[in-house]
Amino acid sequence: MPSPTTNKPLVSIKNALFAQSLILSKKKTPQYVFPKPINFTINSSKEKWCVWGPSKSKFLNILNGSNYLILPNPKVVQYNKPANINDHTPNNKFHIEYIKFKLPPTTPHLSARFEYFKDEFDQNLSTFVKDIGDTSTRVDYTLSKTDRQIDEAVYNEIMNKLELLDIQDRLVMALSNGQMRRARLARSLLHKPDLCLVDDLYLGLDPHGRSLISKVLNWYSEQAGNGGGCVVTGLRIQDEIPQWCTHIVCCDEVEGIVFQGEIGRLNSEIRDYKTRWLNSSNTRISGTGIGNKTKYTTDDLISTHEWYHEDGNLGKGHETFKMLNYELKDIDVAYRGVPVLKNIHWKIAKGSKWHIRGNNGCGKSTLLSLLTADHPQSWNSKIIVEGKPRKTGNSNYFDINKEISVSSPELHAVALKNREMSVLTCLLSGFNDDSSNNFLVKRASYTNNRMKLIDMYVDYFGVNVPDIESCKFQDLSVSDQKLILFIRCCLKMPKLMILDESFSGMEVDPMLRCHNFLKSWPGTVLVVSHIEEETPEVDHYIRLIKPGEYEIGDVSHD
Ligand SMILES: Nc1ncnc2c1ncn2[C@@H]1O[C@H](COP(=O)(O)OP(=O)(O)OP(=O)(O)O)[C@@H](O)[C@H]1O
Repeated sequence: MPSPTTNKPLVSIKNALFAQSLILSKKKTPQYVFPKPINFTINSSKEKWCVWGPSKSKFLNILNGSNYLILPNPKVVQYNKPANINDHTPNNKFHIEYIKFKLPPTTPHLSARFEYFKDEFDQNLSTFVKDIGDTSTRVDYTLSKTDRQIDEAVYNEIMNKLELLDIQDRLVMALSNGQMRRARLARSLLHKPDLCLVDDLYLGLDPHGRSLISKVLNWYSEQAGNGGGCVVTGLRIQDEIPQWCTHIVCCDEVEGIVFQGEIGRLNSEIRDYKTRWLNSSNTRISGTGIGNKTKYTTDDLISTHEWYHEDGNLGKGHETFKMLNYELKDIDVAYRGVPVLKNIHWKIAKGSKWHIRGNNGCGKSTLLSLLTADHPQSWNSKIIVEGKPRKTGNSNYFDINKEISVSSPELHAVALKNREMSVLTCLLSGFNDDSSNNFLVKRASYTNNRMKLIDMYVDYFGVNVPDIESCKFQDLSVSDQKLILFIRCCLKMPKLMILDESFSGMEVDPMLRCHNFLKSWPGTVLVVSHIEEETPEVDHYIRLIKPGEYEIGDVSHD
């Protein structure tokens, strides 16, 4: 029997204004999310929407029905459960899954990832995706927290499509970033949402991972009415819009909804908007070269680095001395007998800049964790630091990390766990001698020299925060958080800077400012990124292909 709701639109927003809170602005109006009332309709589950433009995440929040107050009244927004050919229960609730890919979900101590013994109730991938309870490495039962029935056939199909079936017994904490992203999508789809909202579809994924996720979302929306549902993806202007998207809504701060409708009819609007956006970014970046009026030069910021010289920074020139910062000699790493890295021999010259390449799960984080001593095999005489083999007894975790700073998705998640942390505290913690993972700041950290250096960096990078002492790190936009973490990396003038996905999720302007600054940075820089535009200029690359197979080469700047 057809459901009475069959002909109603799936989502309908009629002339609605959304407010972030009831606190009134100076003009005695609420703080609206978008300046004008919104009209928006998803007519059927078969429509595949792309939410595009600078305010895409705000619009997805609106669709998710969370956080915002709706004016004139909540009824102007409606969700109608579509008829499902296999489901005749009339009162089934409309179910939304909202997947944000910006950060890893768990925030264990970074080194915990690479250790063999995990927390007692760490989950394996299968339990995580089924979302039914906790498992333990020490007992063979599952601590169930729901009576939800799992459709094993659908589970297998989704896991297979996302290439996760072979690793379903692996602990969630041991998953690489790319594997974790696919796992989170699998978990959400297994809840069979009527509306599946996915923000930042491609962040941190290699081309194969992007294609897997894109295909599975298309598959899910094709099943609408038969176990699947409507898919809405949030994409940045520079991202490629999947071929299967049928509709687009473009949102920005000024207009709210700039245009919306069937993609095929909006090609010229899309092109024009993209061109305008690119031109405005380029105009801001050109001129001073860093797109920001600042009293300071790059040299002012880097002159206290140990490898900085008045007659030109060490950067490339320094490599001619062939002095090695690190050498990894025939490194092997295996997890429970399964090799990840094999026979890696890698020489990293002082001041050299590298792109660490390779597909999700090939061992990039594992390789870097050997340098930062987050891996149990880090005390290994095959790791040679400035000519001296690293051994237990002659180096400790703190000494090793004195020279290193890191910005990574895991570290970003740790920062956000410190909910009350101010921007200033976050920056000051960059001076800590031990691991970048430590965000605690001692009173002794507040020295005049450090505060002065922070002021210089904040000014140089045009950090747009009125008061870094009172503003909380977590209240910044993701792009600003990334910028603060980047600056935090520079402050202790490390010999080695590890930038793991540091620019994904950053707006173009600050990203180019960082890239430009790195050209002069005298220290060694290792960059992990899957997207060319997010990769700063480097001289060399190492590409991990599979255990025992890797490539080292120079990057041409033509
Ligand atoms: N403690 C562990 N136990 C078992 N397997 C592990 C452990 N840590 C990592 N792995 C596995 O080792 C492989 C390499 O992981 P790693 O995080 O180094 O990859 P990656 O190249 O950094 O991936 P991504 O680009 O997705 O971040 C993955 O298959 C991962 O699941």
